Amino acid sequence: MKDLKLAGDKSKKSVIKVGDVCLGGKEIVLIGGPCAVESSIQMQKAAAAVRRSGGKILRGGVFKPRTSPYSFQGLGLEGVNYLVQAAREEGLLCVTEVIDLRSLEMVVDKVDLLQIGARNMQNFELLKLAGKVNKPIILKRGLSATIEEWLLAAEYIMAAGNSQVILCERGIRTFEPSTRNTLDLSAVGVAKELSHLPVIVDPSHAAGRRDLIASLSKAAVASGADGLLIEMHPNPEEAMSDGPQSLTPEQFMTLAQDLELVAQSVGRNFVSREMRENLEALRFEIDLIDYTIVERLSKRMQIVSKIGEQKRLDKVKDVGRERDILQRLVPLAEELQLSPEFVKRIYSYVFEFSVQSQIKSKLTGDDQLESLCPMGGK
Ligand SMILES: C=C(O[C@@H]1C=C(C(=O)O)C=C[C@H]1O)C(=O)O
Repeated sequence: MKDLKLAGDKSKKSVIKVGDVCLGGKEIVLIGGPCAVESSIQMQKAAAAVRRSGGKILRGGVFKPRTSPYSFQGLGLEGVNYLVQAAREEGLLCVTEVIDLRSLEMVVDKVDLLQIGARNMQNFELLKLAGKVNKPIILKRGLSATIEEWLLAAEYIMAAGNSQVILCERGIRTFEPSTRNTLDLSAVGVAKELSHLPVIVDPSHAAGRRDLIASLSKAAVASGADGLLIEMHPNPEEAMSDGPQSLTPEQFMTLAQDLELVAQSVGRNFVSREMRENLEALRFEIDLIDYTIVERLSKRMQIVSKIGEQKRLDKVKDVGRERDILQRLVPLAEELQLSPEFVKRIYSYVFEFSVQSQIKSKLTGDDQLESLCPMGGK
């Protein structure tokens, strides 16, 4: 795409640093909070749940571009103050949506990131204004925007001077009525292929229903998203907007714990803080490591068996090769502060088992194996 001069620069990968949070790095960044800021106490409760879940950024809308003119339009400046205060008290960053010059000017020096919503993705004057500020911009994909149009919207912001753009997939309009929008997870990979910008996912606006948020969030992380923007309300039943798609704080925290596991399984980091401290969390980590150990051992045994096919029965055991392997692994163990004795013992068993299995596959029937191999090999 020739017009993606800045957003499509393949020579880089943008990691956007805000405070001590990096978007686009190894860590999955969790952003949570209500659709609309309603009160100080509501924001305090939301911020506490975000922090306890390992989230880094508190969200909350104060200028709401609502579908109906009669819906709640947001608290404006009063709401920004609730948002900022709650975030600061919990050590979080905060983000809010801007809709025009006036709203941008009102919040730009107060919040840490700005959001441009789906309905304004092609509000080119607003994009140019966002290009003039020194704050990261979360740019949501428009309801019916192609990925190219979305990236060109990012290009507008960048061409105007602000390179700190974070793309946010939030579902697109399709013929399917069972969800509010259709979450386009392939957009994560495509946007990452075409640009160097971080890509996050908002499953809440995509689904429009609370029951799908957890699975979509996990899928988003698995598909390569750099972060999640999730709606959470201390009391969704009484939310002034988007209640049906908002998680409760408890649901949000449970999801965060699951995300830790998904993130690790795709080579990313996410630390749900409460989890880190308890026994269950540590056991989760061990479970993951064990899974990898067994998976790699299985792969190793497949190779051992291929090697076995190339050998004569009386030449299966190769003491020299076993010694070479240990000569590499013992210093590695020392370097990693792992007992060399532990490694030697494990490998003596690995070698023994490998040799046995090679012999076993060369023979027909276990009786012959028993006579050649004292350990049995069953
Ligand atoms: C796989 C082989 O066969 C045996 C098993 C080994 C292993 O498990 O690494 C090493 C040497 C042999 O005793 C081999 O020769 O490489």
